[in-house]
Amino acid sequence: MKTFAEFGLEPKVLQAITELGFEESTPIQDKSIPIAITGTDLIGQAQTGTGKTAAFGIPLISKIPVSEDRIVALVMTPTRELAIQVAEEIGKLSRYKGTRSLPIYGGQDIGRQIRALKKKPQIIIGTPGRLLDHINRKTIRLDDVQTVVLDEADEMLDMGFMEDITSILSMVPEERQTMLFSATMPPNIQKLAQRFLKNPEHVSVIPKNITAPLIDQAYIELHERQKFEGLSRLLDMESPELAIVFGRTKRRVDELSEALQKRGYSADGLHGDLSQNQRDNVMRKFRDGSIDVLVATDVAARGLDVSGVSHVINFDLPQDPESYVHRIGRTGRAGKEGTAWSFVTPREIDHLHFIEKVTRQKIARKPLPSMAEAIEGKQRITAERLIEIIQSDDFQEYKGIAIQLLERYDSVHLVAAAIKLLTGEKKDVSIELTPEDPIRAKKRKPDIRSSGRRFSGGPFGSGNRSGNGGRSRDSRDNRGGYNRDRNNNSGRGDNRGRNEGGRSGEQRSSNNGEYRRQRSSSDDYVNN
Ligand SMILES: Nc1ncnc2c1ncn2[C@@H]1O[C@H](COP(=O)(O)OP(=O)(O)OP(=O)(O)O)[C@@H](O)[C@H]1O
Ligand SMILES: [Mg+2]
Repeated sequence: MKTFAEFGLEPKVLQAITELGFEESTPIQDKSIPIAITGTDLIGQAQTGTGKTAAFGIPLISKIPVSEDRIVALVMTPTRELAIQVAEEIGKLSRYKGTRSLPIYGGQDIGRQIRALKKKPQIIIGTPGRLLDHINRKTIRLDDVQTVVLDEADEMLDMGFMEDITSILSMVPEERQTMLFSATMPPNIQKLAQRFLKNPEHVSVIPKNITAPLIDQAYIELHERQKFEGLSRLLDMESPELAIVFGRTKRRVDELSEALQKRGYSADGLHGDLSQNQRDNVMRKFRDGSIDVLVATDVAARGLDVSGVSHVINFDLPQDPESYVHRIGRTGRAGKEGTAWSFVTPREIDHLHFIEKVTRQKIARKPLPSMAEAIEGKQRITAERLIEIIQSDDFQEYKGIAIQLLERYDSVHLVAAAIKLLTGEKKDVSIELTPEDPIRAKKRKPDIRSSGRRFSGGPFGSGNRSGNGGRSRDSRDNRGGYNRDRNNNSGRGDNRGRNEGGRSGEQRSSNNGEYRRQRSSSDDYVNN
């Protein structure tokens, strides 16, 4: 681990890094930054939440002169949320240097994007579909691009962006630096790298376990119909700072977030059938803590970085081990600890074992929290809140009434009554969720081709995707619906018509390839 000063970065960049609170570089940054600054092509692989964004962001910012008035760097991300997130991090890193960056993604008013492009951003961070749209309209020119970053490359390929990436790269000068970052390195990523990178340096920080070490993992075996009660007990027992609850389908997410709200939790749902505006709102509420439970389909699993996520709960098991890794990787980020729980129905136990096998770790079995544990958890949290107030010393104006009450009642009785009041009785509303089918264990043949590739191929090199006929319909469709921001003249056969309710209507207004003009709450912006 190094301090950032050791990379020889300019003072303005260093100052921004310090203000972000980064003291030492993470291993992937340690290895990538010196190489990336020299302009060499790079393949970077490291676990979730280990700072890959800054690993390419810092060198990008360092290399671009402030006086530059052309688009010289292009970052491609699979989803809109990621484009925004990466743009924000790059924006913060370039706060003092004044490097100008702009996120470009579907679902946002193209006219506004065009206006923002006139402010001459140097770095564009975009999703492939919308980028192509701008390229075709000639509102973005890539003739001067010197550096391309493919972030979350595994996810981009999974979503079928290969064709788009290829056409975008064909418009970027051959003489360029290309960097590819991914948490996993399955064979299709290696192919992509072979095709578009020139003598790349491989930088990988592959730990013994694929999942981040600071995540405590457990599962609870229960029946489908016990899941909701199990979830509310778990939330009460653990009282997460922020929790992400993953559901298998959009319907599940809708029903579950509504049910949680009815029971008095501050929860909201995120999936691909919501409008861009709704999605931005939910994410904002979650980031600022006005909701503390985010219920989501797999769309929220990739790359999203929300600090303070203490718990991930798989209400439904994910279809494949890789989604498991990405989902639980939403906690235990940036050196913090996190807890991941998975609900497993009896018929899914084999599937859980399969996840354990591929991720090479055991997931501990724990019992369903009892009612008593749930109540105790709530009481504990209430007591902690009381103690915090005592320590903050910010209650002077309540002292008068306290003294009056103490003259009339026993102190233990008083405190007990106060705790009862604060803990809040659970609202007794009956909840019906539509059952989901269990996930079946896949009978995947041991992958002979990749058995020797375990390490070079990365944690998922051994057969995770090969021979895998497909993810669960829902997870794929959700992600497709959520993320794609393509125009419609090159739709992908495999997703067509499979999305519940069709391809998510939010992305295109009709059949003319136009995007629905939607105002997004997260403005286009040029960071400067
Ligand atoms: N050197 C550092 N010291 C402390 N925090 C850091 C450092 N580098 C990055 N971070 C913070 O760590 C968090 C995770 O970083 P980032 O989102 O880049 O991870 P990632 O490796 O891209 O994860 P994923 O695979 O999930 O996309 C961010 O909040 C980031 O600001
Ligand atoms: Mg990332």
